[in-house]
Amino acid sequence: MIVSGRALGQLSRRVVPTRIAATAGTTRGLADVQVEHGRGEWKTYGDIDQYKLGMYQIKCFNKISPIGLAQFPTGQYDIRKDAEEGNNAHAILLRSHKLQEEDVPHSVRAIARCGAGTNNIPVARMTELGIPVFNTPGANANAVKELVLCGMLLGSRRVVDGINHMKELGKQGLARERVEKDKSMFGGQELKGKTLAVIGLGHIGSQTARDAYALGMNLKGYDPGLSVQSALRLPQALELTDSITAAVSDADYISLNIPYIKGEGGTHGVIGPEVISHFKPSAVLLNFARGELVDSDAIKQFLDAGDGRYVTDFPDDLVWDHKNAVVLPHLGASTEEAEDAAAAMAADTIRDYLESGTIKNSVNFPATSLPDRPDHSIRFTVVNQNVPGVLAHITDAFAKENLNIVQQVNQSRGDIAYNVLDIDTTGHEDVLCFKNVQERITMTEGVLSSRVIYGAPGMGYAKNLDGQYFV
Ligand SMILES: NC(=O)C1=CN([C@@H]2O[C@H](COP(=O)(O)OP(=O)(O)OC[C@H]3O[C@@H](n4cnc5c(N)ncnc54)[C@H](O)[C@@H]3O)[C@@H](O)[C@H]2O)C=CC1
Ligand SMILES: O=C(O)C(=O)COP(=O)(O)O
Repeated sequence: MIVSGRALGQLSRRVVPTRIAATAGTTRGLADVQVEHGRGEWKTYGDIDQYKLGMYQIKCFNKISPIGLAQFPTGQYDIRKDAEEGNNAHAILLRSHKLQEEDVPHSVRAIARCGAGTNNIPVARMTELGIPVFNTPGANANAVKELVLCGMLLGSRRVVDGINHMKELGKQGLARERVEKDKSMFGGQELKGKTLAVIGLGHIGSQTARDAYALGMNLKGYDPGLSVQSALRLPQALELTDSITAAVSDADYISLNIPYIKGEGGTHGVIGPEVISHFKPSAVLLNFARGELVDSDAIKQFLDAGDGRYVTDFPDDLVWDHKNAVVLPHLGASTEEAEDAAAAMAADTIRDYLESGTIKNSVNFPATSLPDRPDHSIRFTVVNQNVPGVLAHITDAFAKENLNIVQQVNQSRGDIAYNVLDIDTTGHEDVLCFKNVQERITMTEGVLSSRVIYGAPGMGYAKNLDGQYFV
């Protein structure tokens, strides 16, 4: 059923309680129990143009791989590919779109980045709003690594200049005549035996180091947060340093593979005048991470001064046409394989969160792997500020309704706490009404949102927005 915004608005003013009948088979152990849940004033969620009751709505920014989108079962998920639509979205999927707070309707429970970097998402604000942000670690790493290897060759062999020269000669009909004479303008060097410094040894950096070793390169690396998983991928011969400058000082190639983090203690301009002053004059800097990591003035001065090179996957207003720069249009993750893998992983992550409350690969919420919901129970989740006393209020609210908690998980990360409670339905033969208890819990100070993960997809979400109740 499709309900237009106007129709829904009319419904909502009457605050119609929705009775969700459990269907045997899909709702294990609850075949004869009904869950009553108030839908409430949807008009407060902003411009409602279209909403398919009983379906999760996913709003996409950027073109998302159809293979990934196929992870969402049709009939349960309504995919809005046009960014102008999806005003009632339950989740957002995106790639590099620079997400604004206005792009995120109040109905959104989760955001997934089909990719690694989340600097295009206002993550801190989403945390304040109680919205988990997910990414897809490693899903596109092979694609980026392959382009970094290509970048090293572009930096060592003047391939781009050579191609452009051949085009010019071809236009003039001089290619055959001049090629052997002119090729001396485009001489280069080999990678074998040279030193590569990798800054950031995560999914991309560690794979780059491993493959560069196979090409016969010497390796240095810097990563104060090196994970065990990535460390296991590194060649034993890689020399770990304790600073960026120590890593770059005698390197022929420098690959930057770290996240861009704004603000104090972040990574804005980490490759600035001081670090660049330690570069060899002939060093090749490979930036397949983010443009903002490299100080444009400083890299331009470096390129002007010698025969060093800069190969980057990001626009740069100062060096885009520099003879010693190769600038690509953010192609690192643009392979079929990476696009499919990242979108599929993001879709799985969103489904896990929406359908069971599981949190995996979030950049702002605590990882929460959940046991199955026991038979004869309903799952209730609460997102709250990580302050003392909230959990006691939640359990107290259930006790007051004579509802028994059969299983409970409580996790926290920074300012956020996440509670999952499975509530016993035994003995509630007919209708179990969560409406009051959900309102009481959601309006507890410090609580941001709550969900009843049971019944029709998309239903059962309530939000405490500055002391106002939205369901
Ligand atoms: N060009 C493209 O299309 C793509 C670019 N990227 C960029 O590459 C970055 C890295 O991606 P992954 O390797 O998948 O991420 P990752 O999270 O697996 O690895 C990042 C590593 O950098 C380390 N790190 C963080 N700050 C550091 C610092 N200041 N100095 C040294 N090491 C530091 C971390 O400890 C971590 O091990 C992403 O954040 C994104 O910005 C990622 C995918 C595609
Ligand atoms: O995964 C990342 O961080 C990327 O930069 C890839 O961006 P894209 O998905 O190609 O817009």
